[in-house]
Amino acid sequence: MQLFKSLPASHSHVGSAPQPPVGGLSRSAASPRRVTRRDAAGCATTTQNSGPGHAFFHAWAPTRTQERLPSAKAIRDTQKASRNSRSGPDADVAPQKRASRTPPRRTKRTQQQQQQQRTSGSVSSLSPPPPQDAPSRLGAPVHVGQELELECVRLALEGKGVCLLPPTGFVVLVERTLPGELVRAEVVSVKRGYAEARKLASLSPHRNAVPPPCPYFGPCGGCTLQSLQYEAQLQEKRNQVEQTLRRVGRLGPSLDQLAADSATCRRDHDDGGEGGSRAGGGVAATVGCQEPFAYRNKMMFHFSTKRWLPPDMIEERPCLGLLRPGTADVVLPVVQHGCKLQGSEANALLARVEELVLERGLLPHNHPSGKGTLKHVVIRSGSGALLPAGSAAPLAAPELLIGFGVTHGSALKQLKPVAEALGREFPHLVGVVAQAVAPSQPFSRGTAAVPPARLQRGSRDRGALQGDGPRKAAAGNPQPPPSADSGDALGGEDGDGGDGAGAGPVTLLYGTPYIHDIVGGLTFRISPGSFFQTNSRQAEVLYDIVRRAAALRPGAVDTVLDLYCGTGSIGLSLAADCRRVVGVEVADAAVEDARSNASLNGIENATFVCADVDTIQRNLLAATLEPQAATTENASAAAAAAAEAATATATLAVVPAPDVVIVDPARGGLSLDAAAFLSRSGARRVVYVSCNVATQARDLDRLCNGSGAPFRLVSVQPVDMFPHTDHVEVVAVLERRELQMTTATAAATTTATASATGAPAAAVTATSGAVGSVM
Ligand SMILES: C[S@@+](CC[C@H](N)C(=O)[O-])C[C@H]1O[C@@H](n2cnc3c(N)ncnc32)[C@H](O)[C@@H]1O
Repeated sequence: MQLFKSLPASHSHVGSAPQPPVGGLSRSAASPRRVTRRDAAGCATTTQNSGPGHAFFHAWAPTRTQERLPSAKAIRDTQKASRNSRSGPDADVAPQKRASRTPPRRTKRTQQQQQQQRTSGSVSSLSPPPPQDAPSRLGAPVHVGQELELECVRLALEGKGVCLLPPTGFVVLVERTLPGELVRAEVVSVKRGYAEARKLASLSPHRNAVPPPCPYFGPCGGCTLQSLQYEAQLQEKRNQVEQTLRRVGRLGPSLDQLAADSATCRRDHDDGGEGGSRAGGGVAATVGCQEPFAYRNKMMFHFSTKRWLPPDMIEERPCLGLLRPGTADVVLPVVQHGCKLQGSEANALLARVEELVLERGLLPHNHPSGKGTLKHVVIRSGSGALLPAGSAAPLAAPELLIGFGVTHGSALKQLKPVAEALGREFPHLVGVVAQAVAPSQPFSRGTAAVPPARLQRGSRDRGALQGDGPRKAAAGNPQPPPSADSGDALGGEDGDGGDGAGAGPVTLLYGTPYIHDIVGGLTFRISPGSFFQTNSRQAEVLYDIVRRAAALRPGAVDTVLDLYCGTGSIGLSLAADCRRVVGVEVADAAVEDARSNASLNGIENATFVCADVDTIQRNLLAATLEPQAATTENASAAAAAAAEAATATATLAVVPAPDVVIVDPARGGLSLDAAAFLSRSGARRVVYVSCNVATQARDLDRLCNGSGAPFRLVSVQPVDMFPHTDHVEVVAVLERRELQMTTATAAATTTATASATGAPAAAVTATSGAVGSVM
């Protein structure tokens, strides 16, 4: 392996940031044992650490003289914030006006801090106010570089701590800060209504703080909550969900009603039957994982020639690891200790992949030189297929699948012997595939040909090999490119379909191009291009909650629509309890898997349709309208549109009028069209599963609030699918307000009309509009 000269950050692209003072010896207040000496170039040279784990990485503790690299993640978060001006950097970040209404909590202070306060004359500003001539950006009460002493009052989505600056309650977001923690922080950016700061020291840690077991905690943006005791993580996630639904979804009155109902129910029964105990505010307590480590069945790692040695050194050396938060091509090498979120065999495989590819002279793709072909590798694992009783090997055996992303087809020939060698060494490795991806995609930000409207919906690309595979062209490319923080580096939990933009076909290098996993006693085949819940054990818990939430009528009489169905896992797990399941999914590979999964499990009442749910209402509606071409000025465009609508309509012809709809969209949530479909579908119940409570809150606001709103909120159940990260899954249940208009009357009328006109039943429901649309 070729070793290149280590360069200080100032010699790398990242090093364009302000450089730290020379020769600093700094002691982290967050962890007094962690000491880093710095040489004249600002590089970390020696490190001492008596704590567990890798000494170098534990040296990563922000100090005044360290961490001068720009927080690109902060910049990205801020960009996100400006895309969603309603909700700030995430839905939970209130603008100053709103925050100032919340009185800051009083903080216990040490004598020293009180002395500091008396001498500085300010409660929370440790550095002097900006000079008279400094531009006061956006009228904010803070300026970049200012040091503040702050108390975190809650977590924002994406895991940053929300601190309210006295006396106005101006919002300052501080990364890696937990509620109740008192920190010293330096302002790194000032935006309209809030600022972002980086933590310099923890003055009084969270009372439930625990030593993070992972040596990469901190630099790796993946497990922002790992330093918080697990039970406290669950509590924080519940609080986040509640706050977001109240602030963004304007669902305070509904949640208050749920809390009151729940209190009444608790007096009579245990739980009320609508999803777990409520922790006082209408949102149920988060359902946690039994095993909060080694739970991921899929992770993406990136190849790069820029190896990041935190805090601020970049080494020019090929390696495999997790993208540095906020960057597109700087990698944190994690091969040595592996990732605690995936299993030990997957970690061993990861290490061997790095060794083998580099031994054989395959190099990471380098942008912009264009040299090298390796972009990323995705490791998927599953528990195997349940074989029929009586077969030679009735027990399922674990399965592993590797997917390489390469920038040039020439790499495939070189990867084949690597794949075969891996197959020989790892008996559970069932397949190795590769796919050509465009050099600038999906890693470089903002380069994808993405329609702006779709970008604003907030979904994120994961790339086909990450399991969010090729989509129908009609769906467009809905994702901005990824980042390296939490979900991005870990990949796929957001459930975006991905589009494989710029991606070629999947090439099989070894074995079979899919794996099997078992959830709830059903076997699922999963192709590289298909989404599958990344925590299989907890998926079983999630699907059980969905089953109870669907409240299907006894006798298997209901028709269930499973929108955004992926490999059909939710619909198939409900199939035994209903008359019919129809799943709709945009990724071809996932639809093929879903059909195969139905037959693998002997399920005959499930159908799967490859279609774009985001335009479902429009296309169903088109089924009942006269062709518009003759009356339209641009006849050819109209004809093309009519042809497209006809195709979509034909595809959707099997979509029935549902009794219950399950929606499990990607992070962007529901399109207006999909929400309109729900409103008009006649379904008596909607179970909305979401991995992004901010967009879910927006959609629930549309569906439940206002005079014509068709649904009322029945329950909200957070489920922790991603322990230690700031992600949370939420199952919200909606019930149609005018229940008398559902199955008994509306569906009967719809079916009768449909059979009379020959139109799809749902289209008739759509046009008959049993309940007025709120759009
Ligand atoms: C969060 S996953 C849910 C998958 C499935 N319900 C499960 O539990 O495994 C979201 C799914 O929606 C699909 N998807 C994304 N956009 C879509 C669209 N516009 N129309 C239909 N499906 C879409 C993705 O391909 C992905 O399979």
